[in-house]
Amino acid sequence: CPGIGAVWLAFEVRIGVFKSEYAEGSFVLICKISDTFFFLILVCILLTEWYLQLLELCSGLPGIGVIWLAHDARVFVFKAMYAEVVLSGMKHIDKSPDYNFLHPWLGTGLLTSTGNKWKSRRRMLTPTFHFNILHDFLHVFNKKSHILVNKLKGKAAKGGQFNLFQDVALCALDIISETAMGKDIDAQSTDSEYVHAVYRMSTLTDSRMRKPWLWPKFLFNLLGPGQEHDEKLKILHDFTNSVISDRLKDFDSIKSEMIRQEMSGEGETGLGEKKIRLAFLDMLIYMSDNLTKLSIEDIREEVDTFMFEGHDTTAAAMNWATHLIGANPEVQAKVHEEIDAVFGQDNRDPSMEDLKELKYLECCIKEALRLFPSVPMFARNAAEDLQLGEYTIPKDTTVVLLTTALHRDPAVFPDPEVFDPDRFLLENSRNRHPYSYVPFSAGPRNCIGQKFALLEEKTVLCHLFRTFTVKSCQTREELRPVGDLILRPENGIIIELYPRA
Ligand code: HEM
Repeated sequence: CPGIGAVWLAFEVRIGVFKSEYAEGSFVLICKISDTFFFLILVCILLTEWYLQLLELCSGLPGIGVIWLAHDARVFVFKAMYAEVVLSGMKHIDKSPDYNFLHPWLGTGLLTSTGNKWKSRRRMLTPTFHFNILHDFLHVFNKKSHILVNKLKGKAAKGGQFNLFQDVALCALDIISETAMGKDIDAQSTDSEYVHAVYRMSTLTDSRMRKPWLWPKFLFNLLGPGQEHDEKLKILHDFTNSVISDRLKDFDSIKSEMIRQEMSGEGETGLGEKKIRLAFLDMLIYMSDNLTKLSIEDIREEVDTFMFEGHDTTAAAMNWATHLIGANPEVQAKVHEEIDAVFGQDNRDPSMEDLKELKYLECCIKEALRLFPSVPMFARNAAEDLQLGEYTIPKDTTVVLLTTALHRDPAVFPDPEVFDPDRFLLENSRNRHPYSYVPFSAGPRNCIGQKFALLEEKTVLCHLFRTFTVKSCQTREELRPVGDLILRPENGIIIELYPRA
């Protein structure tokens, strides 16, 4: 070995160092091998606080580093110019093998598919996020926000601190269920097997990803929660299958014509009293052309993908934003002022036009996604050797975009830990490198749901801050972000609420 080597003892790695220049620092060793590749060897990757430690380590590195997980390298990238090389263009669009752990649940839907399948699905699904269709979902965002606010009024009346996280998460789950499947699961008011299965499945998948000894299915079954995983999977798939078959029965030429009109921009939009409410599922059925272009299985993997990708992400984002606004009274005062200027004494539901006016709230949402991006990292497979500045990344290496670190580059975001929504005012963001801020990823494989997500967040937060003054009861240190599939606060978001006059 060239003065350094690694031995695995069960799941723990021992790094042996026998060259004096490598023996700097007790935790991390940084060395250059063959002058082409920069190695960061993280000794304690499997510690529970690995995410926070990773961030700390990154702060001393030049925007790139490597971690070994068993015999697999993960190259971490967190500099705008490197992110651009990876994300722009069609070369490196395939996901890394880590995403295979999502296949049992999501199949190879839009998030997890590769190559030509991904290209044709993306082309097919892009029109389903047409402005007109999002416009029609606003009534769901408003309806579900009312339920949330009413629940919170009860908590505010009792007084004292409480954890907001789950209340907002259930609201987001209600929203995605009704918009994706056309099914009101009423998660905010009732307990359901499906809702439990959604949460449990995310946890089981995430913990398997980070435990190499559970990667083989037989070991997952033998040593891990493989059996519970399969039980939850059955609940999830049975539920979506039954929703799809009900919806297929209801699909008729009227819906078909409505969809055609909405996608072509001819359809009527707005909160009008429409008799028929469409869901993404209807659009998938329409696209399937009598199940010739998409099978029931194909439709299910896309519905499951929307359910997975479309609720935890927005739930986390709304929670982080609420904490940050509630922890900065001067910011909250501006949010209140803006909402009051738009609505005055009128207690109408926000319309698309109203939401467009809430520009400062939008800056707050964007700034919260900078500090706490819901998807803290995402990974691609290098389709060919990749040149990142002076570093050559070999073909088939997993390249991980570490957004949390990317968004803290002090050269782009001075005083990066400070919550400053003004960073996203047009005049302050106009000349920023386009790949320095990528909470929704970027390039051709970016988040297809980002407009939906921002609209949902704005609507729910508008209802929340219109009704309450929020006092955040945690310091930044107490939040302790945990980087699972989604970035969550370890102990939730603890707040006090005070009704506004
Ligand atoms: C704040 C909320 C959200 C954030 C921060 C977010 C972020 C992201 C990111 C970073 C990716 C790339 C993931 C990767 O490459 O592994 C992604 C992909 C995706 N997102 Fe979102 N997302 C959000 C909300 C949503 C919503 C509401 C939906 C659906 C209604 C959605 C659907 C998807 C899909 C289908 C993909 C895969 C796109 C593709 O590979 O072509 N997301 N999202």
